[in-house]
Amino acid sequence: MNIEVDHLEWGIPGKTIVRDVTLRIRSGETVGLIGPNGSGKSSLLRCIAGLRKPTSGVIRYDGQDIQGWNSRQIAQQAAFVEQSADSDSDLRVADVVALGRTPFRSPWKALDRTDQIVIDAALERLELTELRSREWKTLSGGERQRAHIARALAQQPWCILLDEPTNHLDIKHQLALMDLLATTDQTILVALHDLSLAARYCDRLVLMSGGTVIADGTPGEVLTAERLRNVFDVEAHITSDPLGNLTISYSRPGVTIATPGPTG
Ligand SMILES: Nc1ncnc2c1ncn2[C@@H]1O[C@H](COP(=O)(O)OP(=O)(O)OP(=O)(O)O)[C@@H](O)[C@H]1O
Repeated sequence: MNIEVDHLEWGIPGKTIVRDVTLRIRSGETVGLIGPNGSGKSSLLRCIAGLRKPTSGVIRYDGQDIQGWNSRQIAQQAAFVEQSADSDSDLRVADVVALGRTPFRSPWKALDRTDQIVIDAALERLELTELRSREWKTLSGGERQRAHIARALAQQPWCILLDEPTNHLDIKHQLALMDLLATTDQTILVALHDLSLAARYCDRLVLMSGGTVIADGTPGEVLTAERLRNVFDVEAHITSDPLGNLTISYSRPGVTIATPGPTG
């Protein structure tokens, strides 16, 4: 699914929070949304997910303006994994993942065979099969995060929007999730703070600052030391390994990173 955002603005009375954002995401692309705290990433994602009504501008899914669409229509196209979404604490893990099937079912109908297959596959994909009967309230932060991602997969959307989906995950699960996002045919827009992870797995990076997009391109084009200094106020040292993966180390301005000296 293609996503087009044209001159989008959103805010609260007296304050524009998302300003003049224009963005194109092609079907199947994995796009990383990066930027400092408060730069507007979550607000933009919430607008694209239909949870915020733009003050002005247009959002199109495959060329269709989503203004006026209800949540069911949107959920049949796009899933949103929020930064700190919670779920009803009486539910079990499989029940939470089953919520992903809601846009396709009548409210009074039980889950059918197809629903069960899709739910089982999503649990398996996120390594949650053994936890399927566990009560939600007993899960760790990372297990909850994986269950919310499994719910999004069970929704079988054309596009997945994710807000900091790795922030509770250990390294192995971070890499597994980013592999999944990078290899799926679905269109992915993912907000990330880990710039090395974003550079390694995303086709494109969109950098936000002050509510607007200030750079949009390949990781190598967007992540320059000068830009990271200007936007994040850090000194960045960017290297490229033989496979072309960027690795970034940082220091605060004026603080030198101690490097190991000769031993012996
Ligand atoms: N409903 C709201 N009322 C008031 N201010 C808001 C509201 N929603 C967002 N903001 C403010 O808008 C700015 C952008 O917030 P947003 O959550 O989009 O940033 P972000 O880039 O996702 O940040 P982070 O990296 O910290 O998650 C912040 O200063 C935030 O405090």
